[in-house]
Amino acid sequence: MNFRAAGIFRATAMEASKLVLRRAFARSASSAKRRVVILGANGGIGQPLSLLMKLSPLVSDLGLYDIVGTPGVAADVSHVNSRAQVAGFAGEENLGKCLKDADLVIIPAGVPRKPGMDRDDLFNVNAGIVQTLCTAVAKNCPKALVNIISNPVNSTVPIAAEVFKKSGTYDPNRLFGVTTLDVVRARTFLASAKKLNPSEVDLPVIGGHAGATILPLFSQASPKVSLSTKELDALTKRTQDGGTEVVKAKAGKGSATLSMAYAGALFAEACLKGLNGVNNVIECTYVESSVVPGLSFFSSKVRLGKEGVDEILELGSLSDYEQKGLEAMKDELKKSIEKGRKFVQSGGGGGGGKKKKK
Ligand SMILES: NC(=O)c1ccc[n+]([C@@H]2O[C@H](COP(=O)([O-])OP(=O)(O)OC[C@H]3O[C@@H](n4cnc5c(N)ncnc54)[C@H](O)[C@@H]3O)[C@@H](O)[C@H]2O)c1
Ligand SMILES: O=C(O)C[C@H](O)C(=O)O
Repeated sequence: MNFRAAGIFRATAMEASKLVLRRAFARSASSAKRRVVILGANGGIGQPLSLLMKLSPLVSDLGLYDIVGTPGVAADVSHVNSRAQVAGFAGEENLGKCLKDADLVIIPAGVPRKPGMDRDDLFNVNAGIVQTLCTAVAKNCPKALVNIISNPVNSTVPIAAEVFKKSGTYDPNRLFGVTTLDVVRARTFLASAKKLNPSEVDLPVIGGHAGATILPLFSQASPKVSLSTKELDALTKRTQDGGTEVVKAKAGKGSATLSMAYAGALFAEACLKGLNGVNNVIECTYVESSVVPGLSFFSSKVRLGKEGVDEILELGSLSDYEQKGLEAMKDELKKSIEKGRKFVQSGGGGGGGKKKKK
């Protein structure tokens, strides 16, 4: 073998061994034992989300809880021939059992909007539900990562934080508001406007998860796009009103469930990859944050790791349009955070939610 051939052989052997190592790591990361629990598993989001988590190779145990109907959902989903073992738990007396040993708890429990309502109109019912469920999380699986889907997310995440503080278990790195649907929508709408492949488009969406607090950063989109002010305005508004678009189309039968289950599964898998030690897992999510002074919770790009939040990334440069959007959301977001905090600090509601017949 001449020197050149020997060099190529060495380089090829090194690449091959790196590939073997990467594959072995990916195998061990996906074969790690991970228990995922869904609270509200019988709902419009809960059912398809249960199916998607059952299909995930990252999940070894799936616990499904709701106040009613979960044995049926669990029996149904359990017949899918994938790795996760499924068990259903119904009724408050079984909540603790369901949560035991959870690595990740996903909470889509609570009432959805009807046409004409804001997300904040759900506060009175959902605040108590989230408080009750997080109290049980603190007691039964205080180290689990918690993904909050229940609206109004801008307030329910601060509610969860206060509940965990009260019980002495709060770790800001383990609590997340799920804002992935805003990112999913912004990608889809931009791809459709610019005739791009939706699965190849990415951009951050920052702020919170309600109206003007949802701020897509089209200036940071990949691939780079050039948008007229009219296009930018239309895309921003459509992303901010995406939830309302679905609520109107469903005409009284609830809000986004299927796209939300997809977005919830994407975010849950990102959390599991982080826990499993996969490098550079980055998602936008609403967490305790100091990236924007005065807003103690904020959604922006976060690197996920073995303990939850590994690093909250800088916002990067914003266009003048986006800077104005950021200023415009501040008052509303601040009030929603305070409302959530005060709910728990002043004694909360303690509501468990009404039983729903299915
Ligand atoms: N974060 C987001 O992007 C996003 C997107 C869509 C919907 N949502 C919110 O998700 C929530 C659920 O929406 P949905 O369409 O699935 O509603 P749904 O009414 O279809 O389902 C909610 C489920 O929660 C259950 N539930 C009520 N109280 C409970 C309790 N104490 N413990 C356990 N389960 C309980 C109900 O029995 C029901 O099965 C709503 O608040 C909605 O606004 C958030
Ligand atoms: O709009 C809603 O009420 C549900 C959810 O927050 C959404 O964005 O679809």
